[in-house]
Amino acid sequence: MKSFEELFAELSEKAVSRPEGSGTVRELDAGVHFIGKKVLEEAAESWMAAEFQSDAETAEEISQLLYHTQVLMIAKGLTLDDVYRYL
Ligand SMILES: N=c1c2ncn([C@@H]3O[C@H](COP(=O)(O)OP(=O)(O)OP(=O)(O)O)[C@@H](O)[C@H]3O)c2ncn1[C@@H]1O[C@H](COP(=O)(O)O)[C@@H](O)[C@H]1O
Repeated sequence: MKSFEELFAELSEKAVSRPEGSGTVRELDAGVHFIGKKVLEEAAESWMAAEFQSDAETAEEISQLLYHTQVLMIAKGLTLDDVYRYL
């Protein structure tokens, strides 16, 4: 299990070291338009899971939404603080 901050640190490191087989690196290379569609897809799946599926399935979809949101942040060069300042 990892926290939001720990995942962001892991993904940021992978964006720099670019390890073989990383889905994050693949997604970053695909670009903001591709990542944006993943965010939208996972947001819709989170919504549908919340309405029609179990709590566990909803939590899993939300975790994927958070993951793709972090990839979008990294693609744009945004830090956690850039976002936290608006919370
Ligand atoms: N938390 C995630 C995570 N959540 C979702 N995904 C990816 O997001 C995609 C969508 O997942 P789904 O199961 O919903 O796929 P789907 O909607 O059924 O079908 P597709 O969207 O794949 O076509 C998958 O390709 C997953 O690989 C994630 N990929 C990685 N992580 C974390 O990111 C870390 C780094 O990953 P790598 O860069 O791959 O090493 C890992 O340690 C994980 O902790």
